[in-house]
Amino acid sequence: MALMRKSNTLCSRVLKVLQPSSSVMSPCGAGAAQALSGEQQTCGWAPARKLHSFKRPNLHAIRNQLARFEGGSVELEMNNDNGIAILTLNNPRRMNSMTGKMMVDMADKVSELEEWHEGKALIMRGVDGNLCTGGDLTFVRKALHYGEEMAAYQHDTLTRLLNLPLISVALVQGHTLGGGAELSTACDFRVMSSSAKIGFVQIKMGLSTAWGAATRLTRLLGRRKAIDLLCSAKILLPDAALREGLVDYVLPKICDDELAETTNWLLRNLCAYDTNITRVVKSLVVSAELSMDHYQALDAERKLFGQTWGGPVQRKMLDANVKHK
Ligand SMILES: CC[C@@H](C(=O)O)C(=O)SCCNC(=O)CCNC(=O)[C@H](O)C(C)(C)COP(=O)(O)OP(=O)(O)OC[C@H]1O[C@@H](n2cnc3c(N)ncnc32)[C@H](O)[C@@H]1OP(=O)(O)O
Repeated sequence: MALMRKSNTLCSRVLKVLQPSSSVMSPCGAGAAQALSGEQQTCGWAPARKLHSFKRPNLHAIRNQLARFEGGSVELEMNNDNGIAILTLNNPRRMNSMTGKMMVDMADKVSELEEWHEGKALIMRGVDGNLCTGGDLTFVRKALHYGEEMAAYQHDTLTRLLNLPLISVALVQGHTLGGGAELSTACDFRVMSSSAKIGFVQIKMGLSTAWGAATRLTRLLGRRKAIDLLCSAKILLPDAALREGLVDYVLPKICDDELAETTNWLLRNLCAYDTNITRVVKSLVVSAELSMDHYQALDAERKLFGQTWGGPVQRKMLDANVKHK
């Protein structure tokens, strides 16, 4: 019974992807609004799914504290024509390192993306040729008493980002260091500029990862490579990053517009088909990854499949007699 209840909850969360009024499937995602109620709740909070008794942090209170550390912004453009959104970190004087205010901005933009039903994909990038050099050290110095709270806030935002029904890509440009490298792991894919450098340098700063990258990197690359990258603090050039499997595509050396090239890469490779079905497939992968139980994931997969089977897109393709040459 308990298993069935759990399974139904997961399915209903995933199924919401297809419903225009949905705030989507992320357990945290339901979250931003709930979280802002400021109530202490028992955790349905994704990063701590195993810790059922974990108390949900009071994200509303943390948000108010973080907002006081000003500087920079995070901006969002959503293009309904091609279905691609651009999330831009903007703190160029400090190489797009993140202040508390930028963390709050980013959480708000992720909430907007959770409500965007026309979207297929998302590109995260920074202005002026760097993705991000981690925490803004001016902010870090003033917030040394506030590490766990900041981490909880970022975990919530970045988990919601990772779980969006959009295919997400980090555009790794210039210096992508510390927390910047962490942000890139909150996307499904990483596209790297031929002149960029990426490194998890936290250990050199006397820190472990603040924004959830140890968890995500281990899932992405496995235990051995995650330990290597996190404990060596090595800074990787594109060839090595590609070889390690950390990045998926290195942009050509001669490239006038790296954002446009990344957009084309996405459109060519991952966004060629129907928007709703692309969102469903992304959500299935999220549900499979989040699921504690193989049968729950299959249950969700079967129910969602049932909504695409016999639907207008399939019928159109059958009528068109498509040949996959
Ligand atoms: C809290 C999150 C935590 C985590 O994930 O766990 C971290 O992110 S820890 C890592 C924090 N980041 C750093 O330690 C980066 C420190 N900066 C550098 O190593 C260098 O600045 C650089 C990124 C290698 C660039 O070097 P260079 O090309 O020589 O340029 P400058 O050093 O002159 O930088 C230009 C300008 O930008 C400022 N800057 C860059 N990064 C940060 C930052 N993270 N916080 C604040 N300011 C930053 C730098 O200070 C320069 O400003 P001015 O001195 O005013 O010119």
